[in-house]
Amino acid sequence: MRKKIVAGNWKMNKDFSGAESLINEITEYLKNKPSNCEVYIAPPSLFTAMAVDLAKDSSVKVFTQDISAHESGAFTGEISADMVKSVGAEGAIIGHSERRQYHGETDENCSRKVKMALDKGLTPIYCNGETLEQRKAGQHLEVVKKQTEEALFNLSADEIKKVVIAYEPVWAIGTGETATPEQAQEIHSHIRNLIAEKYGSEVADEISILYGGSVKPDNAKEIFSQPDIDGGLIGGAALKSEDFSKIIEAF
Ligand SMILES: O=C[C@H](O)COP(=O)(O)O
Repeated sequence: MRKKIVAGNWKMNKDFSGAESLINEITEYLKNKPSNCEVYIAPPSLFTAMAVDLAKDSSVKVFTQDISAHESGAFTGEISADMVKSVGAEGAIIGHSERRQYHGETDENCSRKVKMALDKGLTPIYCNGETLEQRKAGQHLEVVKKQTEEALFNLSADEIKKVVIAYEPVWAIGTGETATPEQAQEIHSHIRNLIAEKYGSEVADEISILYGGSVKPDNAKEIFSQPDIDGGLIGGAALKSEDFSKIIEAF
């Protein structure tokens, strides 16, 4: 049975005390109202250790927003999978479209990062999704196929089962424009079919595929009710505990 997940990607938001307050609010909420899904948060990496510490008595799992493809060494500004693991975090988001757009992340690089995460015992949340131009040109299925195959299909069946995939159409991120539940479901089922063709349906059925792109308290339930949508990767609405908790309650 695959996991239901609500994950918050804080992106480059919050200072130390803002991060502290938000984590405390989320853990307090979950103490009073246990969730029907897994709850992950990905604060800026500077706050990872603090987040792990504050969340230690709760069900919240802490992720980073990226890791290096390299093990260690002269890579200024990077954080390694070992570092992430050593502070007690659960995993890392990999290949978010903002990292593809602004930091030159490629499928090939993502593939190395996903493998690195798995080798170090971290859970990768691998993001894919098409741009508006690609959707308008009818290329969305092909784009997501390539992103999925190139970053993940070098993995063994046992490895890919440990990956969480997040489909995030770039045109829906932070724009207030959400993919319709049907549009999202089409891609989620496409991704699951691709995995089933390569690894078999038993493996494909075990992989959680999240939707990301303007998920809000008022649309989460409908999106999450689609058969191949196993939760959400939430940006803006993860920055307010009231909104984030309402999204958690959508399960
Ligand atoms: O990682 C999260 C996604 O980029 C979605 O962001 P958003 O909920 O602000 O649209």
